[in-house]
Amino acid sequence: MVLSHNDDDPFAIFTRAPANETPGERAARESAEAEAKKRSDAIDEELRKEKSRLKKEEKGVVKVLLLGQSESGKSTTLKNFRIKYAHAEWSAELANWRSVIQLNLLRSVITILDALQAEQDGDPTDDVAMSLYTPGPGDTEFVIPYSPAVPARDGRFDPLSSPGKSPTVTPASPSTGSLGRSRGASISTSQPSSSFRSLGPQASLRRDVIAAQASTSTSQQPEASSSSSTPRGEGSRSRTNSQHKPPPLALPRSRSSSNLQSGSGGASPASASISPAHQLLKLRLAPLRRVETDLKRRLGAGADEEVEDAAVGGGVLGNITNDATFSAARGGAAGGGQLRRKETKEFGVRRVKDALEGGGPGDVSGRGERRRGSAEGEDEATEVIASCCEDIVSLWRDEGVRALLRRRKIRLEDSAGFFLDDTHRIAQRTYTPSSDDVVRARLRTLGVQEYRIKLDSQSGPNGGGGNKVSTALGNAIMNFGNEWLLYDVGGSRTGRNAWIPFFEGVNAIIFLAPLSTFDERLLEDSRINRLEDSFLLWRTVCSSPLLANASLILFMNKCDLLKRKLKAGVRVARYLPSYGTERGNDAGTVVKYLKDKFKDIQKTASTGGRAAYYYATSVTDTRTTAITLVAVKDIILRDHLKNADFV
Ligand SMILES: Nc1nc2c(ncn2[C@@H]2O[C@H](COP(=O)(O)OP(=O)(O)OP(=O)(O)O)[C@@H](O)[C@H]2O)c(=O)[nH]1
Ligand SMILES: [Mg+2]
Repeated sequence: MVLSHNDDDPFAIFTRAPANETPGERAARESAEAEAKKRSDAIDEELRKEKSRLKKEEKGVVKVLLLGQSESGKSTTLKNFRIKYAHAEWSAELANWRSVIQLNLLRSVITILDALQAEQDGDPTDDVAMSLYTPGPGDTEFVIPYSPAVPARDGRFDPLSSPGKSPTVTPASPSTGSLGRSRGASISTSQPSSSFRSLGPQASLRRDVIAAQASTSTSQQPEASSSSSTPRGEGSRSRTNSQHKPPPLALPRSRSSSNLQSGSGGASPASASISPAHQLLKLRLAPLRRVETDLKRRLGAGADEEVEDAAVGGGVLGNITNDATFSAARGGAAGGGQLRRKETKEFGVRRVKDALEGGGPGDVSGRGERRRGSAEGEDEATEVIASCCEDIVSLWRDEGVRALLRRRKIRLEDSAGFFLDDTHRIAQRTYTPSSDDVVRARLRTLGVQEYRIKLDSQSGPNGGGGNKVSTALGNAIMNFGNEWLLYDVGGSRTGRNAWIPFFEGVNAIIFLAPLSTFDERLLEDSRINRLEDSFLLWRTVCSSPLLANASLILFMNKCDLLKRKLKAGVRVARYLPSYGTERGNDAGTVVKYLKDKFKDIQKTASTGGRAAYYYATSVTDTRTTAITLVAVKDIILRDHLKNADFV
């Protein structure tokens, strides 16, 4: 076939026949053109076939989206999936989590150091504690009654029943009025100094720890400010050759306790509230701030993301929702003087795999390069942490410190990534994380991360499941379900817009709603109660037309923490007026009550009368979660096959 030559086509000049073309030349040209066309058609056909093959392949892949607010347990659920269905790959990766767990440990230590610093500075309140705070019985400052438009008298808890109303927030008492300020006392050692940059992180780390240890061993009465503001001058540098290991610090417990407890809850004079022993500890542990910076760099420089009040960032699900609560809240933010902003930072990564490749033993470059011949897997950060081990233990065990934390309402034990009780094990130079450590580790997700899991042969749909449904389905569906695509999203309000492109074509949603959060506020928007946020998000997910064909599975998560909280005496009715005082304050009753509320929302918001599946979970318990996941896998496969008219 001859290509047509159109004079309007600016490219026609390249294909136009020459003016003085002979018949022979013309025949040759036309033959060449026909050949080119044949080749082009063949390529098109090849591409079409490839596309169709990929489409067919993708058809056999089960796509699951893990949704829920930040710290709801999405990444932890994904870890459980991998433990259960891709165990070989999971085990091979464990060692690479070491830096993350070290970072988790340091985060707790630095929270304590910050609290000590705040005490020393006479800060009456503690912003630092906000993310870690769980109010105890009798605390009133963080109470968020749900919208008063929800009448307690009708016995229904429904934060969605009053469109246009923002959740009502009890203004903080004057004593907690510092939420609008940025994080409390900052200590200059957390910022890289110019000498730090020029010497490189490892040299600087070593110098810091040795200088701090040398100074504590020669001085019993360090200046209160020396840990935070001493410039790194020649004096400290001259001590860097000293390689001695510091003697364990003996804390005068009773004295330090009484000193710390003498603070009366308000501003306290620095000298009265911090004992010299604590000053000493603070100084000796100051190098850990540099280690923290180094570990973050290793896991992915620049991955820190500021979490800000989401009033300017988006509603419960970014821009796709016209959520009235959000609109009203935004209006309130503009006009109301009592709404408070809080900035906080939590380390997170966009690609866990990349981060982990730099996080195992032997990586000294911070770029994922492995150090050869490092049999014990030592590196500088590990070295510093190991040399600070006894001091960390002393700090955590000190009764005065515990009293200080209580007074500042910091509950490290209930916070994500708590490893202080395991310091002796984790601070070892040869530490290798266990599966349980990795499940408990906290690494915030940014954006959407995709995991392709090829089921281990014994756990595919045709084998291993060990229950009747699995076997029956396995026979029926052949290869379907051997490969899973799991999408793990960042749950912070500011990042929820990124979820939407992943809604289409997804087979199932596993929605994580942490029930223990009934008395907590969102970190990124301190006006919003966390449980209320989960309800709003659940409603949005149930009503999304893009998800109309997806199986809905709800994990009512963190039941272990809920139990612990209720046992400690925190009363649900105080935070959920509609719960009423006549109901029992035990986990069974609370879970049933909340489950009914989630069901109500699903029934009214869902399109097409589809069912949803509800599980009470504690996903850090991998054994029971494994059983739940077998059931979940069967549900997803069965629902998918029903939709696809295979059965
Ligand atoms: N005690 C307890 N801790 C849990 C449970 N589920 C998750 N965690 C812990 O809570 C922390 C946060 O869990 P993640 O899985 O990282 O939360 P996420 O939903 O992925 O959070 P983002 O990545 O910020 O969206 C981790 O340290 C988990 O170990 C639970 O059921 N019980
Ligand atoms: Mg996550």
